[in-house]
Amino acid sequence: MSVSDPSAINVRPATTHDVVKIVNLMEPLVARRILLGKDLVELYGAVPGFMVAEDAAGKVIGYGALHVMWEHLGEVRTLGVSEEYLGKGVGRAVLLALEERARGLGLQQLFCLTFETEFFGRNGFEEVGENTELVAAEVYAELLRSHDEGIAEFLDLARVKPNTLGNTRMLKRL
Ligand SMILES: CC(=O)SCCNC(=O)CCNC(=O)[C@H](O)C(C)(C)COP(=O)(O)OP(=O)(O)OC[C@H]1O[C@@H](n2cnc3c(N)ncnc32)[C@H](O)[C@@H]1OP(=O)(O)O
Repeated sequence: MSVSDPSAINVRPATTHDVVKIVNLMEPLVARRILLGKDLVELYGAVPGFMVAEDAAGKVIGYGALHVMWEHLGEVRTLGVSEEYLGKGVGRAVLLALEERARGLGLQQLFCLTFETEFFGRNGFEEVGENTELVAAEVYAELLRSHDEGIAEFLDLARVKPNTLGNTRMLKRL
């Protein structure tokens, strides 16, 4: 299918009923360690930040989540597209929807940690170097208090290094 006709796909906020569909789509990517596996309880908790793309028949074919980290800072997490729809603009459509939501929430910067540097690069994200200070020292100290694995990855803490090996840290100014 081509989505050169944008009306063919619909991007909408996720509901709890999408979680199992998202898990099924994530499964092969988690097995290949492209996406980080998440417990169901974590995914249900993240539903308010998830957007999904569905095809003309209402089948979920793409998904992605926004996580707010600080006043102006958020992260794109768990972005994926069903294999048969890759390269048809679905990922970009979900990302644009997440960015719109991020702006609406007052965010000015979006972080992501990814192997897909070309995709994110084409969508305005820039690589950030290993030792780049992404937040002020006092914000860093507050973020350190979080139990969230994604925040630990953002802070590049040693305990999560095995999860993030080979991934690139990227940032977009909204
Ligand atoms: C922060 C994180 O979540 S990191 C994890 C990222 N996810 C993964 O690594 C999981 C595996 N990868 C994927 O699921 C996908 O490859 C994604 C999510 C990265 C990208 O999704 P896709 O739907 O394939 O991307 P999308 O089609 O929007 O863009 C790729 C290219 O498709 C092409 N394309 C083809 N048809 C179209 C169309 N009709 N409209 C727009 N682009 C199109 C474009 O050339 C586009 O390249 P461009 O940006 O130079 O224009």
